[in-house]
This record gives sequence, C-alpha cells and structure tokens, in this order.
Amino acid sequence: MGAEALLKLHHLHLELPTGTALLEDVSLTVKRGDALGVVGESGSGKSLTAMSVMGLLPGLKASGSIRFEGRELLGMKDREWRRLRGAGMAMIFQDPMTAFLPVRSIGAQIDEQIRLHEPVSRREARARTVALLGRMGVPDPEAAAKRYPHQLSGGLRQRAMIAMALSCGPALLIADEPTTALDVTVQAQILTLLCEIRDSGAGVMLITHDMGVVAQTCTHVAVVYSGLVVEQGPVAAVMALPLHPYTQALLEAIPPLDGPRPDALPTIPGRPPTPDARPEGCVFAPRCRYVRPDCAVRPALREPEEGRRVACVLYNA
Ligand SMILES: Nc1ncnc2c1ncn2[C@@H]1O[C@H](COP(=O)(O)OP(=O)(O)OP(=O)(O)O)[C@@H](O)[C@H]1O
Repeated sequence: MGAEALLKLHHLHLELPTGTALLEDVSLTVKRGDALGVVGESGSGKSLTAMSVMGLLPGLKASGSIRFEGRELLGMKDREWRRLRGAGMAMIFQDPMTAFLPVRSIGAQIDEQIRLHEPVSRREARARTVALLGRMGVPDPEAAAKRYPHQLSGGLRQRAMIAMALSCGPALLIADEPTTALDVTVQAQILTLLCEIRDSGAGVMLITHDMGVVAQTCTHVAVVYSGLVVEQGPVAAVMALPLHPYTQALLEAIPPLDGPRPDALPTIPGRPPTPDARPEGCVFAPRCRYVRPDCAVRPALREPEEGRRVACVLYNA
C-alpha cells in the first residue's frame, strides 16, 4: 500500500459563470514524498488546476472535490484558505519578482512571512531566514537576506522565492513553470532543489509544458489537454511507453540534452481548442495521427494497467 494521499482532486470541474467548462473531471493525487508533474501545452488548464488547489479562483464555479490532508477544501471560507496558504501549502511561480515587493529586502519579506504564521522574535525569524537561504544554496545567506530582489540574479531570486515558500514548512509545494525563465544550468540546479524538497517528505506539484523537466524531477505525471486529463501514471512507465498519442507527441518534442539540436523539432500540427470550442468527442482528435470514426464519442479514462490511466479509443476494451 502506498503512502496516504496528501492532496486528492476528485472529478474536479471548473466553469465560467457563462457555463463554459475550463476543467472537466480532473482527478489527481499527490502523496508525501512524491512529485506530480502536470504537463501540457499553453492553455491546457495547468495553472487553473494549481490555482484551484490554492483557492485562488474567485468568480469560477467549482464542483467535485479537493481534499488536502483529508479535509475538503471546496466551499471553505476565505479566512480558512488564508490560514492554509503558507503553512499547509505554498506556491512558487515563473517570475520571482511577482512574489517579492521590489522595495524591501528579501530577508525582511521572508522574516515577515515566518512571523505571520508563528509568534517568534525578529531575531529568531532572521536566523531561520538565513538558515533557509543557506539550505536553498544561496551563498553568503546573511548578506543575501539584506539585498533587494533586483540586486540578485534570476537564479538566486528563484532560490529566495522557494525559501519564502518553504518558510512555514508547507506539506505541499506547488511550482508553476519555476524554471522556464532560467538558463539551462540554473534550471538544473533549481530542479535538483525541488527533488531535495520532495525527498525531504513534502509533496510537490510541478506545472510545466516540458516533458524533459518532468523526467528530471517527478515521480508521477498527469498529461492535460484542453482542460482534461488524457493520461496519467508513474513517470518511468509513461516515459518508457507513452500510451496517449498526445503524450507521445509531447515526448517527441523534448529537445536532446546533448549533441546538436535538430533543425526542426517534431511538432504537433494545429493548436489545442479553446474551452468554448472543445469538440464533443475526443478533445485531441482534430490533431491526432490515429483519428478514426469512434473518436466522435468522448473516450473515458481507463486503467489499461495498474496505476496507469489513459483516455483514448485505442485502449477501449
Ligand atoms: N478567469 C478565466 N476566465 C476565462 N477563461 C479563463 C480564465 N482563466 C483561464 N482561462 C482559460 O482557461 C484555459 C486554461 O488556462 P490555464 O492558464 O490553466 O492554462 P495553462 O495550461 O496554465 O497555460 P499556460 O502555460 O499558458 O499558463 C485557457 O484557455 C484560458 O484562456
């Protein structure tokens, strides 16, 4: 038996007041010590999935269930969400400048975050901030804490944002494209840091468009397309034998890590449909190389082997 689920999304459905569905029937699980990669092209619903877990979706209608540490989050009051954010779960973004105010030192902002959740002295908060920055691999953390966000390099700012996210010891860290803006070397360092956080027993949800990032960091993967999960399973199994034609195409789009880059990457022709123009049958059918008449009916998510799910007529019994 695996570890108890830290986060469980069950048939999560999200829609606009107009009735247009943005997420349809999303079910995902993150366990302690696991990293779940949520992967898909731009507009597939990755950020919406993360934001719904953080309770940051005012104006959208949600149904289904989001359970965190056994507790139902959907329908919770704002006050309860605020208490949960930081201490229970925390999120980091692509651009650390959005997480820090430009006019205060990063140390002051991390200290404040700590003191918001725990009644510790300024001195104690600063000691924890410096220790955290050090753990995140920031050189000379005491001096770095005194700097303003713009005085740090992109990679150091990203480490500082992760330090702030971890400052209250969250059980779940959600990272939304945390390395997209960084060069390859710094990207690898930040991904290693996320692996360490995962191995220390936290649950990680990593949002990315890059299957290469999933391969380096995650234990499990959920492939989303146009607001639906089309495939999910353990990373090693999905990488070795991707079942869904969309997953196959995403894997073909990973650039090689070494050697010369090919002139053109195999790309998937076309674009994902917008939520208001989602096809009635299989959402991927208009771009699929294996499309056939029975794709006109939306395929259910099936479990062709234990722990793996796929929604494609190729796997209908
Ligand atoms: N508040 C909103 N109102 C209307 N449509 C929205 C809203 N938020 C998101 N959408 C739409 O929902 C879809 C999914 O958006 P989301 O931001 O989750 O995609 P994503 O996979 O994270 O893409 P990206 O990688 O570009 O951030 C998109 O088509 C987007 O335009």
